[in-house]
Amino acid sequence: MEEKKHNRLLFVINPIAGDIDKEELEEEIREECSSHDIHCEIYRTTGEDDKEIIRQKIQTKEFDSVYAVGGDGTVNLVASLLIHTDTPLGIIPLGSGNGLSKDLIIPQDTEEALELVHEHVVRNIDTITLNGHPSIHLSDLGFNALVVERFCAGETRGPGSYAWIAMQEYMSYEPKNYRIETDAEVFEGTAFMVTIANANAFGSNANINPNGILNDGRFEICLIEPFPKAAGIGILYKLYTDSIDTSVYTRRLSCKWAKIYNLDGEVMHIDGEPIDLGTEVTVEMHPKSLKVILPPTQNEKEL
Ligand SMILES: Nc1ncnc2c1ncn2[C@@H]1O[C@H](COP(=O)(O)OP(=O)(O)OP(=O)(O)O)[C@@H](O)[C@H]1O
Repeated sequence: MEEKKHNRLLFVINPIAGDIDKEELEEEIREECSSHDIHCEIYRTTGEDDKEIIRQKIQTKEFDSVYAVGGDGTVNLVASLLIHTDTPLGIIPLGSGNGLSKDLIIPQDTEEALELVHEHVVRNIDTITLNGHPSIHLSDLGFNALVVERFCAGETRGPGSYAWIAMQEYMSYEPKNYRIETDAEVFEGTAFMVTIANANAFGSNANINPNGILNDGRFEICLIEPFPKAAGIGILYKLYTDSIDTSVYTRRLSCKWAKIYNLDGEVMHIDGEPIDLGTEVTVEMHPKSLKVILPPTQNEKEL
């Protein structure tokens, strides 16, 4: 059990994440904190210069913990400022998918997640960087990255629009060419998608890396290799039943370091945010580099 009480909290709220109105929650946070003598500051993201503004807040005021209120993009934004510091990251999941919070078994109910302010444990998890950009959850190149790109460019958020875009793109998507060098092996060939996994499942609950452990000092590169379109349903079933590693169309490279040659210049994303990293992507592991706030029941469990 974490003994130190957190009395000075920063909440970074993304007002558009998950297409959910957060004004009531803001009120709740203020009331909850003031009734327990906790100083809290709320910063609402604007989508512009947020990182610099939050960085300055973190540097000038000594917060005991910083809560990301939104989806995986908001979590990534806040986490990237807390890596290699003593300040833990809290998550109030309010995005479209909330993948990392689900992998960490953080309550998906907002009020329950807010209870972590009072009672929690702090654990260290690994993070990885892609050409220096932190990834805490899942990043990928290929089909899913294309869907993420279209989703982010669209007007509507939420899981429904993600599924709709995926269905539209699926039939015409052609696998792309990659060369992947890791500390243990080399892969060269085509893939439907290449996921660089620090964690396990996408926010949609599709589990691309069922055996991944968030604090083992390793990450996985999960490949879905080319498959006949008719096999798509079977792959989807395996993704949603934690059994994707049993598919003949998948391959998993477990590593501490990797270089990915994105030979066709395919699109990619980091934790759900599209990014262009060029044709060579170096992936590095930073073991136990981020402190996270978890429910007290998570004290003994394997992450
Ligand atoms: N006020 C704002 N207006 C418009 N965009 C914003 C604003 N604040 C943050 N953003 C953008 O929101 C994105 C991050 O959203 P986030 O990932 O947290 O939610 P989500 O996409 O709904 O959920 P998930 O990632 O779980 O699917 C970033 O691209 C960021 O630039």
